[in-house]
Amino acid sequence: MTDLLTHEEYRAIAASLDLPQNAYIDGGYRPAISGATFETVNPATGTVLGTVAACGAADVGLAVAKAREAFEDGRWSRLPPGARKDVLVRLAKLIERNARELAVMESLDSGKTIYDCETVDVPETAHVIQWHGELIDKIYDQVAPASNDHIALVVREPVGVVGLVLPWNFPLLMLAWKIGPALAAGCSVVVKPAAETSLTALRLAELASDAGLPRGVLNVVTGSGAEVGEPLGRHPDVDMVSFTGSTVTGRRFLHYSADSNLKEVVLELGGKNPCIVLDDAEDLDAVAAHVVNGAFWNMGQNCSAASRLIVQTGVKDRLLEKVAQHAREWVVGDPLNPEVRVGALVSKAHFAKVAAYLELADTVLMGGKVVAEGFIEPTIVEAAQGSRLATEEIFGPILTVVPVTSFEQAIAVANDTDYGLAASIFTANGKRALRGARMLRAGTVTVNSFGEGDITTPFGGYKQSGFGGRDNSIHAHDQYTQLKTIWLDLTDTSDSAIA
Ligand SMILES: NC(=O)C1=CN([C@@H]2O[C@H](COP(=O)(O)OP(=O)(O)OC[C@H]3O[C@@H](n4cnc5c(N)ncnc54)[C@H](O)[C@@H]3O)[C@@H](O)[C@H]2O)C=CC1
Ligand code: BAL
Repeated sequence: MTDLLTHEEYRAIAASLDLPQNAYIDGGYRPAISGATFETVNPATGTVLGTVAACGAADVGLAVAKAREAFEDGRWSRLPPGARKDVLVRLAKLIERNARELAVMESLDSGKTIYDCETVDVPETAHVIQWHGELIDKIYDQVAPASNDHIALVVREPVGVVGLVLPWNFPLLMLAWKIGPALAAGCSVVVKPAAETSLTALRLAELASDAGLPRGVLNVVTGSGAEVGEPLGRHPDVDMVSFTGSTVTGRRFLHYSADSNLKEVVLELGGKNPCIVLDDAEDLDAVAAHVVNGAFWNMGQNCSAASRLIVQTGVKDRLLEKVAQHAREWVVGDPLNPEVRVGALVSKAHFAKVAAYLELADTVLMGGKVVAEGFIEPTIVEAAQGSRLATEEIFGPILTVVPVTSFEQAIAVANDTDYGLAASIFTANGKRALRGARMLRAGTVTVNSFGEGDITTPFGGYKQSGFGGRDNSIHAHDQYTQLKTIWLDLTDTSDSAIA
């Protein structure tokens, strides 16, 4: 594990960082064509960290044109897979070498804890890019079972120019989830980071050039959803968009596609993920640790957060006592303090949205208070199924408890949502665990643990949590490639063959 520094040492690094300011297009930093900028704020202190290029449709157009040029001349798309692998593996090494700088930058820009940035976000970013790089020279095309007179090849080709629209909750890691397979496949990409958290994507693009990625292959266009996200979604020369964020905005990309060039769209959206604990669950202390991690990790700003605890009444009181015990250990405070587990919510606006949910709670079992502007303590509330607290994605450190009396009721309550991203079930009964896992309508179900799987397992949602594909695993490559059939007719029509 990474050796963490002291709070003071992290503050010193933060003060000395050189923060990127400009978009990254065609292998170099450049200001917005209009010259406009916006301020990026440290949500933990409210202070302005710096300014960033406020790009618009013209910048999107330029980035797409450069990405297209790179794609068509084959400087990346037609390199042998092994050559693409070498560059991606070098990029992963450069991320590791610059891990501390990236971790501090990520923490400052997003309010995420330095602990998480150092131990999860940055190392996982490197790992994901390396994994996809190493995968790409090990995937074979297929030969279809055609007749002896024909050879039918089924080959995968990169989809082309890809738009990647990112959220602010895991700025680097979601970038890696998307550029890892997209670049490995040979696509050229235009990344649109969330306006709240642009800095690390820019720095990573620079590292990619240092690793040998040809210019134009990875472009980062900074700015708002309306000024950058929409033009990218509507661009007629973008072949595909992969988006992670809210269901409301994800839905817009389907309209953009329908109104423009029918580009493919993959959406990884929100969740109101159930965590079921049955009366026979063993080792309640371990269960409680999973519940707390699932609900409060990254301040609950996680699409797969276990935000609904559906607990059988026989175990409810004992479990909640242990959950509260564990939650109290999660120190709230300055994200740059390595002891802190609960940092700042990403922005003033998001903080206000989450704080408003506290007002809806009639039964607060733990916490329930704003600690300071931007900071909310881990909170546990009880609410009836169907209430706003039990159905809406809060995206903050608020765990909603819904008591149930049976396994069947637990599954019914868990599935009573428009979302279907992740779910977990805790029980010592193996048959029930498997039956529950089959019955839960979610893209990932964990048994006796909370998690998202890992890089080897597909991640994405059922119902309104996802559309069109999966991130992670070899299946992520399906998003960024398309199948081509090459049919070779070898019928011998020479005179001797006919005779
Ligand atoms: N599934 C997930 O991982 C995430 C879910 N959310 C949910 O969404 C809620 C709202 O957060 P937002 O930051 O507003 O999410 P959002 O879905 O609006 O933002 C995600 C990305 O889409 C872009 N975008 C926004 N409006 C756009 C538009 N009209 N056209 C094209 N692109 C656009 C944003 O700039 C950002 O890059 C959160 O409270 C949370 O519930 C937010 C972030 C991540
Ligand atoms: N937890 C990774 C995906 C997301 O929250 O957006």
